[in-house]
Amino acid sequence: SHSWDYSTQGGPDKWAEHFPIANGARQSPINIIPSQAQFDSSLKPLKIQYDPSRSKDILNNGHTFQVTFLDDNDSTILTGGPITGTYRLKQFHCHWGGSDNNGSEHTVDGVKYPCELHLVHWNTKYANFNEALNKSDGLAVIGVFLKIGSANPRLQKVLDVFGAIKAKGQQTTFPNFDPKNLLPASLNFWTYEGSLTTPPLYESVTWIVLKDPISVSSTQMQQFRKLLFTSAGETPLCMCNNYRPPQPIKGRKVRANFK
Ligand SMILES: NS(=O)(=O)c1c(F)cccc1F
Ligand SMILES: [Zn+2]
Repeated sequence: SHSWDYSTQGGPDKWAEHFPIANGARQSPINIIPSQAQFDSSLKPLKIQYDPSRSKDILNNGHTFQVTFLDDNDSTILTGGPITGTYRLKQFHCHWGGSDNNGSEHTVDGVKYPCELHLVHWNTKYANFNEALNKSDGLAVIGVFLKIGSANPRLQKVLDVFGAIKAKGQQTTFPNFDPKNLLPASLNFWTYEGSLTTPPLYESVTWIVLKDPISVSSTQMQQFRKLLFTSAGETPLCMCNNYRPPQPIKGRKVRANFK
């Protein structure tokens, strides 16, 4: 599979060369304009049932860090909201900037947050995550914005192991972590049909972007930026600005489950 990155040479503006769907009709992320979102009373509340014992390990994959979950049963699932059926949590990861002024993938009225958390779930009508990856109803991703404020002690549990996954390809066990603790109090959300925000950019994601952010301190954001895009022994490149900018809405409707 072709190597891609977030640099000028191989970054988002170049992805269409090897992944032509980059210019597709339902690409992500997007700029969310709350005044143009349509309140939909038929949207059900999000039902998030996570079993912390299913968290497995944390990996630096050269693009972000990723916490991966055991997904061989229905103990860690997402139902309700805009989706039908049951989706299992596979992994969560983040995208962030080189400073506190940028970093999120989705924006709200053009506002960029310093970081965005993605909780990636796959539709159990398919055999597994890889089968679901390129199906139009294959994935459901919950997006959570991080806003600069007080330090986030739940997030700190993740940051504390970054020393063990500094370089690309490094991973370590990460047991008993409950990602429910990374969600804001309100589960008010916007939803729209989109795509993976990294190659292969499959148009297989029902996006569920929470309106309320969680907090992160500036010091904690500095810890994200100590991760490396590069493998051990290579010239170190700080892992930051690993976000795709908003893509054309192309007539899509964004719905809200709140007024
Ligand atoms: N960023 S994202 O949440 O769209 C995403 C996925 F859903 C799945 C795999 C990689 C990835 F980056
Ligand atoms: Zn993501």
